[in-house]
Amino acid sequence: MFEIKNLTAGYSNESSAIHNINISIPKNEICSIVGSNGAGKTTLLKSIMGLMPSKSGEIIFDGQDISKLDSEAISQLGVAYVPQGRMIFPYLSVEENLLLGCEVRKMNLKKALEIGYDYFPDLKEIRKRKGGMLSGGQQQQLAIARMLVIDPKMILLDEPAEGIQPNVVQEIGRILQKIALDLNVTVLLVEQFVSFAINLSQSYYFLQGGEITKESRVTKDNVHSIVKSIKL
Ligand SMILES: Nc1ncnc2c1ncn2[C@@H]1O[C@H](COP(=O)(O)OP(=O)(O)OP(=O)(O)O)[C@@H](O)[C@H]1O
Repeated sequence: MFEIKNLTAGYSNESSAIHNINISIPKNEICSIVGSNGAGKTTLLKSIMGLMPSKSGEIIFDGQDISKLDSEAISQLGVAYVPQGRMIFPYLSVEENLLLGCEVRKMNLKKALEIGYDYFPDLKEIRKRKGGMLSGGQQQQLAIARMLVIDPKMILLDEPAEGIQPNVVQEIGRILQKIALDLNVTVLLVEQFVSFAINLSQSYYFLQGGEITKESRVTKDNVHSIVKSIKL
C-alpha cells in the first residue's frame, strides 16, 4: 500500500498549493488524480518525489515515511517519475536514452533493453532515431520504457496523454495496465484527460484548488458515471 497522509506543500510560507491530501493506493494498482490547470497535480508528484519539501504530512512507501528523503534516495527505493514534457534527450538516440537509466542503477544493459523493447516493440524499430525526432506518443513510450528498465516498484506519470493522438493514448494505457499486472508496479498518474485516466484506473481522486474533493474506487459499473460527473 502507498499512502499519503495529511500532506500539505507549497511554494511560499504564506500559501500552499496542495492542502491536507490523503491518498491510498493498494500495491500494483493504477490510481489517477484528475484536475484542471493549476489544481496542484504536478506539485503533488514533485512532493512525492522529494523535488519540493512538504510542509506537513507523511508519504508512506513500502512501510517507510519518505517525505523527508531527497529525490535521489526516493528513486533508489524504486520510485520512478516521468515529468510533464517527458525529458527525452533530443540529441541521443532512442537506445541511448533507454540506456541512460541503466547507468544510474547499474543494470545489465542487454536485459534492460529487452524489457524496454518487450513492452514497447515500436521503439525497437526506431532505436537509432534521435529523441528529438520522435512524435509525442513515441516520446511518452520512450519515457515510460526508460523508467521500466530500472526495475521500478512505483511509477509516477505527469499527464502522459498530453499532446498525443487518441489511438496512441489508448495503446499507452493498455501497456500501463500490462506493466502494473506483469511487473508488480504501482502506477500513479495525474491527468486532465478524464475518460482516459478513469478508464485505466482502479481508483481515482479529483483535485480542485489543491484539495481532494471526490474520490472512489472505479469499477465496470460506475466508470461511466464517474467520467460524466467530473467537469474540469
Ligand atoms: N514554481 C512555482 N512557484 C510558485 N507557484 C507555483 C510554482 N509552480 C506552480 N505554482 C502554483 O501552484 C499551484 C499548483 O500548480 P501545479 O503546477 O501543481 O498545478 P497542475 O495541476 O499540475 O497544473 P497543470 O495541469 O497546468 O500542469 C498553481 O496555483 C501554480 O500557479
